[in-house]
Amino acid sequence: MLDVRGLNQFYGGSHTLWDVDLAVKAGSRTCLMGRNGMGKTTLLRAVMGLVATRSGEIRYDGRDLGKVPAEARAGLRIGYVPQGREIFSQLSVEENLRIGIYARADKARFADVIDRIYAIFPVLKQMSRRRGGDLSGGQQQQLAIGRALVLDPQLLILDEPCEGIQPNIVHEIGDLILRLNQEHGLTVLLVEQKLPFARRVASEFRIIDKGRMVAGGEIAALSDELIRAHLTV
Ligand SMILES: Nc1ncnc2c1ncn2[C@@H]1O[C@H](COP(=O)(O)OP(=O)(O)OP(=O)(O)O)[C@@H](O)[C@H]1O
Repeated sequence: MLDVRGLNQFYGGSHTLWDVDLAVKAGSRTCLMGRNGMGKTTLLRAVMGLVATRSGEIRYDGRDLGKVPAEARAGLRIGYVPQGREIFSQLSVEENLRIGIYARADKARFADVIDRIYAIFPVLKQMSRRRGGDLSGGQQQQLAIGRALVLDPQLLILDEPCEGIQPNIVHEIGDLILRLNQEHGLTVLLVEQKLPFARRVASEFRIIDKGRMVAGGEIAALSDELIRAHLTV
């Protein structure tokens, strides 16, 4: 579904991603892992077209994303939940959900989408008129995921969805990701540092170390040796 090949990325003179390959299979839940500052967020942002890359290719459903004009990206059906969630704290929950639809020429197609999102996240319906900034961390994460679902994605990309969230809510976020994958058919690519969460939620793992992809496979193959070599601080 997503196929990254030979990606090189620089921030100014600093070479951040080195010949990175990443294949995400349709239907999988792929967890990108690695210590802080290794390039995980940069790789996700490169897939989303939010940082420039020097060389390499990013293909999605056979299309070269480097050739998709910015205005056509919203139609690609890739949902993105950035690190830190980036919800609009002064807007209501419902306005946060609707904001991705307002500017679209084909908004009639999305008439019932907010109701579908409320069916997945009943708490957002209860709080639809509250300001985004008044929600708890876990509710804000649900809102950020809900907002990413508005454009009916086939691939959902999440950057550290459990960061800053209470442990009992982390479990709920895990359940939600599993449900979106198994019941709604979404392919999931996530960055996650917490091992128990990754083991419970992911079907596949990839490890990035100093900007290079160094390991990957089915989640059951994530060994103590790999964890010691590339993940423990
Ligand atoms: N906008 C930027 N300009 C310059 N350097 C950056 C920028 N964003 C990230 N970097 C640097 O690029 C490297 C990779 O950062 P990135 O955020 O992709 O890592 P990460 O693996 O996601 O880390 P974390 O787990 O801390 O979020 C780091 O050294 C970081 O300091």
